[in-house]
Amino acid sequence: MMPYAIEVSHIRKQIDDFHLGPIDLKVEPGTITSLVGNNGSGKSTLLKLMMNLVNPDLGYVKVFSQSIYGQDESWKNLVAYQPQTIIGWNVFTGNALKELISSLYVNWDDTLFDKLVDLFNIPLNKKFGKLSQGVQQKLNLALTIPRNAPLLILDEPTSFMDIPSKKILMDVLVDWMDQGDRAIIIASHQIEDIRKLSDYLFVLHNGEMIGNFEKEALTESYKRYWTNTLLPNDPVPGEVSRNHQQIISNQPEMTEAFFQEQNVQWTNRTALDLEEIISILLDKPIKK
Ligand SMILES: Nc1ncnc2c1ncn2[C@@H]1O[C@H](COP(=O)(O)OP(=O)(O)OP(=O)(O)O)[C@@H](O)[C@H]1O
Repeated sequence: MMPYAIEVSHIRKQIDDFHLGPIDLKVEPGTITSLVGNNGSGKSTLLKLMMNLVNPDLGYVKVFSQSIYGQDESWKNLVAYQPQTIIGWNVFTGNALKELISSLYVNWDDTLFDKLVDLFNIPLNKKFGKLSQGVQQKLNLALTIPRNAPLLILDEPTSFMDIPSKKILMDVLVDWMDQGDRAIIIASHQIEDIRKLSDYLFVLHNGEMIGNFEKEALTESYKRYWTNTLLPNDPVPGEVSRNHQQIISNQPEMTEAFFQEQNVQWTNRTALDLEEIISILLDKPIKK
């Protein structure tokens, strides 16, 4: 069996009054996982724990089966991590940053770097600190993706980027995935990124792991029903929420069996949009 790209096991971390975990996550090569959660839910902290930039109180992380805490730091060649903010780059031009970073990574792909600079139209002669936030993100991506590590970890990479650039990045990432047994973990609030890219949604709510959901299965499991019979007062099996004669269920088979048994007539059944499902998960966390 191929090793997991990353394995997060029983990780816990307390930072002041914020508690993260326990977190368990296994990411297989060939998959894209979106890290989704409310503001302050611990996404960035979890990514830093994955990069050994924050020490866990409990639990461990392995990258391609290798512990990230030992003397041997060769796992660092297997991960390309893009933090949300970078300190210390402002005074350097894109050209200088490229010289610096490309020399640090054995698998650096110059052709891919040039392609990204071209696609995103990045001026390399300006100082990083003088670039707009969106262009900073583009340069940051151009300095991260060409490291060609089999695990790519991106912390909100597109929050300031314009719509066409986000689309370009999606194509670039899909292309990049096709070139080997690679995995991506991407923290994002961008519903389009999440919808189009992810195979899995890892959902965090206030430091608590809600679950790691397969996107297709998650989308299929939520249904909204319109009934023309009054609903019983007690919760219906699978019920997530209700509003007059409308009910949302995350176990449609159970709900429909119950409706049949109780002679509740439903007139319409629709799927929920992923955005709506995420809102439900983050509004009323249900333990899986
Ligand atoms: N270095 C730190 N010192 C103190 N508190 C911290 C530190 N790093 C993170 N926290 C706290 O940990 C919690 C989680 O923050 P984190 O940045 O991981 O959340 P997030 O899910 O990435 O949020 P957002 O969606 O807003 O980017 C917050 O309550 C934050 O205040």
